[in-house]
Amino acid sequence: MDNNKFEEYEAIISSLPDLVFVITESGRIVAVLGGDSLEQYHNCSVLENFSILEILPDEQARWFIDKIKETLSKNKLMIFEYSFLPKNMSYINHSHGPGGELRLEGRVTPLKSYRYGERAVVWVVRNITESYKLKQQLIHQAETDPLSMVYNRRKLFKALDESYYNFKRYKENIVFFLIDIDNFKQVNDKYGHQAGDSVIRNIAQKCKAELRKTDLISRIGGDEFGIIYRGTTEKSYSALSKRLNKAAQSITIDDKNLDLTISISIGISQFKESDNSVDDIYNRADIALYKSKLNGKNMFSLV
Ligand SMILES: Nc1nc2c(ncn2[C@@H]2O[C@H](COP(=O)(O)OP(=O)(O)OP(=O)(O)O)[C@@H](O)[C@H]2O)c(=O)[nH]1
Repeated sequence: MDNNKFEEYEAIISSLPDLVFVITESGRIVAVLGGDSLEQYHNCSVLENFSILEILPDEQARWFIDKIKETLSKNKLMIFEYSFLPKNMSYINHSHGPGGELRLEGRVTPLKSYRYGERAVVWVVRNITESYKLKQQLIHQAETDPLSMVYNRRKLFKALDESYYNFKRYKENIVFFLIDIDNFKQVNDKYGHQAGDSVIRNIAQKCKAELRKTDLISRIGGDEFGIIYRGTTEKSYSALSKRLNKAAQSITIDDKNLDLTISISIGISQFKESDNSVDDIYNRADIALYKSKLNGKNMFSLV
């Protein structure tokens, strides 16, 4: 390459915010370029000639080597997104540079020529922590019901679609609960809309407390909630329904006991082989809920 071109490339790299590594297939760091902003990156120039295996915990180092091998075998630009804890990295000066967990994007390009007798890649690191956090926040907002702070209707239907796929593909046992607060209009009429809102919040949080992390609760709208309950037997979902019915009855408003007991009705539908869509499952739960209302409320029914 002529000197002018070389100078231009050097200037481009040093003016880019990104941190650039040249790494061989076995993990040897051959060169470190750019990444001068200490707000975004640590000074990694000290890592030249170390192996990734010497500077990172074994599992993480192996992940990087796997991605390098993947890029070399595909022989094209590959983009990987990953979380990274600088405190896990040896030899760098931890007192300068960003703290906490970072979200990074690696743009990895295979090199044609060898380095130290090995195939090698250019790994360009971009710190995307801020935009990632913002994206996570937006996703959270788009999927959360602002009153009850559980998931909203949009997330429920997305999760129902995923659950339906898992059920068809992996034969997972899944049950859908449709919940409606009993005589909720009376709560609003007697205690006001704000008290009604507080009951909605309480029901959501009490139901959520009865679930595992793998289950999902959502407020569908008004006084209606949906629960996706996974990996369950008839015994366990009956037991859960009883606990939900009981939890609703313990609700108070502003620590004052209500002279009107809150209760919920529940309709349950188990995912079945004969179901052709999420609608079939939802409609059965709706029929079951109607049955609970018809038979006196404060109970659960299965269809
Ligand atoms: N406080 C409050 N009330 C709401 C909200 N959304 C809907 N509602 C009220 O919830 C009530 C829903 O009543 P329904 O479910 O139709 O009837 P119900 O009185 O609960 O009677 P059953 O369902 O038959 O037990 C209506 O009075 C709505 O105005 C909300 O966000 N906050």
